[in-house]
Amino acid sequence: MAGDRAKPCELDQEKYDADDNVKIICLGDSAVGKSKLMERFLMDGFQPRQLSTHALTLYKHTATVDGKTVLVDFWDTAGQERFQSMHASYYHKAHACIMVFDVQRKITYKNLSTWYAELREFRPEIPCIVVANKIDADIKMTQKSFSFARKFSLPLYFVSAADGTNVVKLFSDAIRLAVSYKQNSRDFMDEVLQELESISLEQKEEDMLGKEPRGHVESPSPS
Ligand SMILES: Nc1nc2c(ncn2[C@@H]2O[C@H](COP(=O)(O)OP(=O)(O)OP(=O)(O)O)[C@@H](O)[C@H]2O)c(=O)[nH]1
Ligand SMILES: [Mg+2]
Repeated sequence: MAGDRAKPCELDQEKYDADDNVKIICLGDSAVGKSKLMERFLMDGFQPRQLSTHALTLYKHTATVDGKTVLVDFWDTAGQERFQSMHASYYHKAHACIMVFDVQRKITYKNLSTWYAELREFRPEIPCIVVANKIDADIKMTQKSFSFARKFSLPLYFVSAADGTNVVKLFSDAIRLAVSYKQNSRDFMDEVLQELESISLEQKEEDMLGKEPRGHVESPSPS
């Protein structure tokens, strides 16, 4: 159910290898509105209370992309963890990233480069969307050119979790990007991991096959 705290069994990331499962992570400083954006998209609501995310929260969503059902896990954690550096498993197997800043706080825009560097360390090629949130508080900000997105050729969305502007578009596009990344993955690490998995599978098969005939040969023939 949406908003459920992550239970250990749900953190089994093997499921993201299945075709119909995608993982989308959310990055950005504390209080930029990551959790509020999720709330707006998944529940079409907004509670203006100040509640920082402490641990990991998984939001589950079912989407339809090109007629196919896709199970989406949105991963949300506290932005203040930046100072301790995010745990590697947060990035593990992620298929897309939503990276948020607050148009009212310049520092959150400046910090995007730190977030982006960390993201690329773990996931060099997943699609990443830059999100300018809270435009309801200062609509003039939509006229500003934010060079960070241009510099890295990333899409930039102006949104508001408070009034819902562009929120559905943002999440629908993120899901599409995640699915298409997964289908056409050119991520070097993914390729290496897949190759290693198939080698170890082949090895297991060979071992199994190798054992069977030996058993037959060694069994005493009835005389
Ligand atoms: N005006 C306005 N306020 C917003 C908007 N989105 C979020 N806020 C406010 O910003 C504050 C922080 O929002 P959160 O969603 O908790 O921020 P967060 O990024 O999840 O923060 P951490 O969990 O600490 O990392 C809350 O008080 C929200 O009410 C928005 O679009 N417009
Ligand atoms: Mg939060």
